[in-house]
Amino acid sequence: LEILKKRLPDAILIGAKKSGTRALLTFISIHPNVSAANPEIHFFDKYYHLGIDWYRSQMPFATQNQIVIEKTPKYLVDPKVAQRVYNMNKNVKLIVILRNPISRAISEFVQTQWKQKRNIFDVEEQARRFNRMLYQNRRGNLTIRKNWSVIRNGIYVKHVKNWLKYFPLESFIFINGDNLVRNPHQEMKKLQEFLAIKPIITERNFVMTTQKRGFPCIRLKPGSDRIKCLNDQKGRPHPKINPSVFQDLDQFYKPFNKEFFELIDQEPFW
Ligand SMILES: Nc1ncnc2c1ncn2[C@@H]1O[C@H](COP(=O)(O)OS(=O)(=O)O)[C@@H](OP(=O)(O)O)[C@H]1O
Repeated sequence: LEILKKRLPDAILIGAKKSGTRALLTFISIHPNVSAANPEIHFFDKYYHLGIDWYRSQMPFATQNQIVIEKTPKYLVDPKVAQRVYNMNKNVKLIVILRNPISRAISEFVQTQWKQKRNIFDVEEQARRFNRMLYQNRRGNLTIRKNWSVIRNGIYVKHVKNWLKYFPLESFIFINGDNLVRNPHQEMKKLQEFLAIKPIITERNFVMTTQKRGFPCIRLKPGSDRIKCLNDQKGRPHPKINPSVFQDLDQFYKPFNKEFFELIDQEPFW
């Protein structure tokens, strides 16, 4: 007989927002040794005052053989969170998934437009609106508005540095969100290794369906017809940013990206 209990998480998927956090959680959830909370809990950023027993009550039931995971992408960028997580459990495993910060920024921008119910299907109007929000006038020069959260959230080095004040590099895994779309099994192999669970999610679990605009879906078991895809809120159409704006963003992020990969001591993913 297996006893099911609610326990505090063994691993937390802390972000980055719009980098494929939902896809990663959905994929790892099919593993029998994982029990994942489905909604975003927002304990360390928003509901901390409700206390640790509340947090535990939000966790899914799990057996002793399961790793408990929750995901809240806000955790990566909220400066209060790292210390709070450390106070809960300094040995917790931290999962970070990152996507090229330029496509991440556009993805977050598109999400803000959907939330405001703007005319989301006019991608040209969206591109113009993105440009208007992106720049600021500094003494006659147009510069990138780096305090815009859409831009700031992608300065990964800044956020990860704050986490590294509390946790050693070995506490983290950095998953490549762009590659999770192209070669999901490669990223799942890394994640299963990091969580020290059997690598049972493999290439045979993934299906590329035409309905899902090239995004992979997962088979609950290899060979099974039962398939899980993300809903239509994921994989939204993006506005086409003009090349000069793209170049400005590329220049802007370049030094931060470089510093980030040096910090985590890995080859650049993008
Ligand atoms: N398999 C699969 N199916 C659908 N979508 C996928 C998948 N893998 C990665 N992605 C990308 O995930 C992007 C959304 O990221 P998040 O889930 O982290 O967003 S959120 O922060 O939780 O709102 C989402 O961004 P948009 O394309 O801008 O919608 C997708 O590009």
